[in-house]
Amino acid sequence: MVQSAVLGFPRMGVNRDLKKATEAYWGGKISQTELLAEAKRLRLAHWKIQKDAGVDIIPSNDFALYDQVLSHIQDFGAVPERYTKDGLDTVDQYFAMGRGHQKGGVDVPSLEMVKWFDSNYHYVKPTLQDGQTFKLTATPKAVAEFNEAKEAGVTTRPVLVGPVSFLHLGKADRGQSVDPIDLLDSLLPVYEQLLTQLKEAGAETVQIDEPVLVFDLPAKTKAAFKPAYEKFASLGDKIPKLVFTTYFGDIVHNLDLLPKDIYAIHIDLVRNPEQLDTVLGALGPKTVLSAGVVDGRNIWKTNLKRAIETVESAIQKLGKDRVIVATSSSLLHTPHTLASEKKLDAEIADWFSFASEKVVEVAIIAKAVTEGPAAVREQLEANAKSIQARATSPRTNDPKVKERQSKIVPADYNRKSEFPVRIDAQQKKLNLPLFPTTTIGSFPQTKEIRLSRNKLTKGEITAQEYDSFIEQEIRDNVKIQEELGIDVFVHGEPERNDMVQYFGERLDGYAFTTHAWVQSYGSRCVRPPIIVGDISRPAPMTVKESKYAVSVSSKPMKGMLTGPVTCLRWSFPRDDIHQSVQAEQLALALRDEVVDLEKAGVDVIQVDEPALREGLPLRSGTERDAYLKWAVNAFRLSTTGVEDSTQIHSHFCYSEFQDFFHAIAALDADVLSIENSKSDAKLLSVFVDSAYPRHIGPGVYDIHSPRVPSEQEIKDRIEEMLQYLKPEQLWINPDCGLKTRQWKETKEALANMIAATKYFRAKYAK
Ligand SMILES: CN1c2c(nc(N)[nH]c2=O)NC[C@@H]1CNc1ccc(C(=O)N[C@@H](CCC(=O)N[C@@H](CCC(=O)N[C@@H](CCC(=O)O)C(=O)O)C(=O)O)C(=O)O)cc1
Ligand SMILES: N[C@@H](CCS)C(=O)O
Ligand SMILES: [Zn+2]
Repeated sequence: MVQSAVLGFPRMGVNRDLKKATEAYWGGKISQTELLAEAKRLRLAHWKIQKDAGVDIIPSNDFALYDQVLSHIQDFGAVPERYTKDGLDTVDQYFAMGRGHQKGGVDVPSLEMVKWFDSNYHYVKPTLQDGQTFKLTATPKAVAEFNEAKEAGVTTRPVLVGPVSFLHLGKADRGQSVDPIDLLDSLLPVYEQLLTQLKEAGAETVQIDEPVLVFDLPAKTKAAFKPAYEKFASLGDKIPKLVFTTYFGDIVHNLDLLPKDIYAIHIDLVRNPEQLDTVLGALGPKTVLSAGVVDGRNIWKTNLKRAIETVESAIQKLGKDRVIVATSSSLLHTPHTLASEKKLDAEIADWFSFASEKVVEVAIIAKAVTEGPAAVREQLEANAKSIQARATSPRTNDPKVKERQSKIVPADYNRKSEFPVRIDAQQKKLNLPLFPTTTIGSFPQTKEIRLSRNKLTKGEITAQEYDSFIEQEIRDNVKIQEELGIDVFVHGEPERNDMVQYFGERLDGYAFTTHAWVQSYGSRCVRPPIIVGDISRPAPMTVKESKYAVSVSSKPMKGMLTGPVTCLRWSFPRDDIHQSVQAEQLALALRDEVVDLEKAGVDVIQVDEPALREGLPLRSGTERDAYLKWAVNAFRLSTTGVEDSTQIHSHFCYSEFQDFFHAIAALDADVLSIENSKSDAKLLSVFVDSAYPRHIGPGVYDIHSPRVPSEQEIKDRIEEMLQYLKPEQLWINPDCGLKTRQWKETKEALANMIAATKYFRAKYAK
């Protein structure tokens, strides 16, 4: 019998229930007991969905109140001392690491959060000390959740992040020099204990995630697999059978690192179907293959016929008992259920499958290959019909868009002049002081703003009423910036529900949803719009608000757009045409918007590309070069239609920019703002080494946490930056937009930022 397996289920709940509960807990509106009860309710509900769908292998410990890696940090006793010293209880300590804590005399910033592989999900980085020791908590979450499911009548397969991935994805704490992978020997006993406890609790198998295997790994990390998995093999029946799980890439380049005596290997056959034969050839004589054929990263209905063919080819080689049908990765990256989408056009909705539908697909495929296609004939016929309908639908094709793409010429990728000429023209117009201050675009998205937008959607207020509300917000934002003394203003993006969804809703070729939320980090969710066809701009998207902001502002006003690559990556992209084609279509639409903003008197335009880095193929090599070429071209195509005197900014919010620095430089943006406050300032040396000529604003404070940075902290940060950057290139700004913050802390933080800037202005004026 071929079993079906799910690698992880989204945890937010059908109505973002977990988000609401955690935020209510943080706001003091519900107790910890109530929060934990809600979390349990969600876990039980999600196991039931999978059980009812007929899934054989259902995951546990895929749940987390904030982030699954953070849960491991806590359970392994790898909590830095700054979070333990104040005696916070376990739950508050956990949240303190995730989002910082500034209450009751405790003041501690969060741990660093970075992108999970090439997804839009963020994980908390294990942050390790020299001489780090590990100690398994008395009540490991994996064991507790296994028992909880068992009590509910579901025997699950617990999910653990494997030891090599846990360490490889970690880093040394600030001021520490440990190479995390050197800690393997200290960490393995914790895994041994945990796996033993899981076995004692009744777990037959454990999904042990080692996704770092898809990277090009340093020799030391590679060398860690053997001792780790030999150790586990030596434990024999004392621990559950292990499913060594990889996803988001192929593992062909690391086949020699696969554990020899492992029970099963999981591979992602959606992302890299071509790896199947090679991996089959490399499996041990008894090893089971878990074939990831249902996409955990996108929302398209699975082509069941094709998936069945793939699984059949594995069965031919291994036999039915050595193949598992699975999702390609955790379904964390997909929305909860299509059933909530009441407003989607029926033709298009028939093309989609969200998490609750994907678990059914996995079960159908397993049944088809176990019992034969006749057992699921009806489902296969319906599936074939909708796959065919999408493939032939005129709604995916716009000849006018294709014609415009065919007319792009090389000059369309270049500004009129080089940077030195441009910056002179810009400075004449903008007249900015040394160390210009700005913010990244969004100001707090208050409850009032969200409610007002909600009323507009429900028809409880008119579009005109909504527009006047937004204008009032913009006027308030301008006033606040005037009072603070900021140099380049923003309108604050109050009209935007999200920096990608907002554009998706205004572009042809997109479908958008009402409930299809996906966790981005912690309690924060996004509703990625879906690219269903060729993209074009039927009308200006941001000009009205920016033009209004210019009209009420005493200082230069930055127009704010989301770049083509970020629009693409944070949407659910099409899987029927190459992403470069979709990016180019987005770029042409944005180019028109940039030119329209310029015509409307907006002299500074920021085109955000925070997703440029996460789109980088996970392995170096030709694929990366090809990606960077089309991604950089898309940005340039969207920004180069303006005059020299219009200043183009771009923004990146993550810190690991060194490995694609040349691409950032190739964007030819006049000013870059980059998230940097939680990283070592010496990373900025890449700007020095390459004699980067243009302007840069490395973030001076973290925006993910409500914590207010002191003036002194910001001064220290600027001082560090000035060791690497020339005063005349340095801009002062936060790490990223302020939409998730409250006004009180925003004003205090920005006031400290301005005070720190004034200090340096005075210092350098001498
Ligand atoms: C910069 N980041 C972004 C990423 N991806 C994006 N697509 N967008 C991003 O901005 N990836 C990397 C980072 C991740 N960071 C964030 C930061 C903040 C959020 C966030 O705040 N998400 C919001 C949802 C935003 C949204 O769509 N809001 C809508 C709907 C608001 C809503 O919930 N309305 C209520 C009714 C009103 C109420 O009671 O409050 C409802 O519908 O029930 C809007 O403003 O209209 C979040 O709340 O999680 C995400 C990623
Ligand atoms: N302009 C956006 C960028 C976020 S990455 C904002 O400020 O929220
Ligand atoms: Zn950002």
